[in-house]
Amino acid sequence: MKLLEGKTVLVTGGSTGIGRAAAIGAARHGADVAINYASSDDKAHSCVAEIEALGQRAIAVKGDVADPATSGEFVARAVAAFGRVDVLVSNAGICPFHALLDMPVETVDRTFRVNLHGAYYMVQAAARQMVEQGEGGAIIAVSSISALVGGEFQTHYTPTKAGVHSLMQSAAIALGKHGIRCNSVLPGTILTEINKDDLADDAKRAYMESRTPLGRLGQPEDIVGPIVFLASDMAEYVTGAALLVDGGMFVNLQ
Ligand SMILES: NC(=O)C1=CN([C@@H]2O[C@H](COP(=O)(O)OP(=O)(O)OC[C@H]3O[C@@H](n4cnc5c(N)ncnc54)[C@H](O)[C@@H]3O)[C@@H](O)[C@H]2O)C=CC1
Ligand SMILES: C[C@H](O)[C@@H]1OC(=O)[C@H](O)[C@@H]1O
Repeated sequence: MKLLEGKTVLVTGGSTGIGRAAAIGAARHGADVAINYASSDDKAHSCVAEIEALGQRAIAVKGDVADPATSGEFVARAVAAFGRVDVLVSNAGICPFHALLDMPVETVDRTFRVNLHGAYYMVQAAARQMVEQGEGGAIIAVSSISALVGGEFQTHYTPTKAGVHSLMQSAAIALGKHGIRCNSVLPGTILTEINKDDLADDAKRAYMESRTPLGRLGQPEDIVGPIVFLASDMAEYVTGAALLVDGGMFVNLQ
């Protein structure tokens, strides 16, 4: 069953990892897809090609989500290509692991700007378009298990993920009257570019695996079903919710 037939789905940070899997997953469910991407033209174009091979339409729009101008341009390009916006997956993010005591100001600033400010601008731009269309919509933010628990080398990152989750809660209230649902997914540890270096440490990787009751770390595709569900009419009474997708890592105290 295709859950997103006829819908236009926008994904930020859509050329790699979870965003790419979500973009392709949405296309498999019948959506036309616009991806925002930061840098690699090749990866963005290959994502577009993969979606087109599925018989759906796709565009890639380059832009830094931390720049407030990027969000308006992304939405405008999607509307020009597909006529409307039904779903936003706010996914772009960075996690430059670093210790607290000597954390550079620039690293804190950039992480906040990309992960939290970027999500805010994108949510606002997509919501404006959805309100103008007058037919509701769905916004899914990729938050994290890190919204709920800390990380020694993530003191600048975990607050952004808690912030993104909080943004979805407040946006759910602000946008409910327009029929726009806002939810977050909270992935556990998923094997992507963002943690390739961190998990190259065999001991760290084995530890993270040992904390996961389902016995393995996640793949980007593990996040697709939850995102598609929240984007779809199957979740029509779900808003302001947070869905942990972590193989059970969060509840595994002992
Ligand atoms: N991999 C993991 O274990 C987890 C990841 N997440 C979140 O998932 C999201 C996606 O990350 P992954 O797929 O894991 O890693 P990734 O590194 O493959 O994806 C992040 C994407 O965001 C893009 N991006 C970074 N800065 C950007 C900017 N300024 N403007 C536009 N795009 C930008 C990157 O180019 C990349 O495509 C992030 O928000 C991350 O915090 C959440 C929980 C766990
Ligand atoms: C980058 C981390 O490995 C990843 O990101 C998160 O949000 C979680 O903390 C994961 O472990």
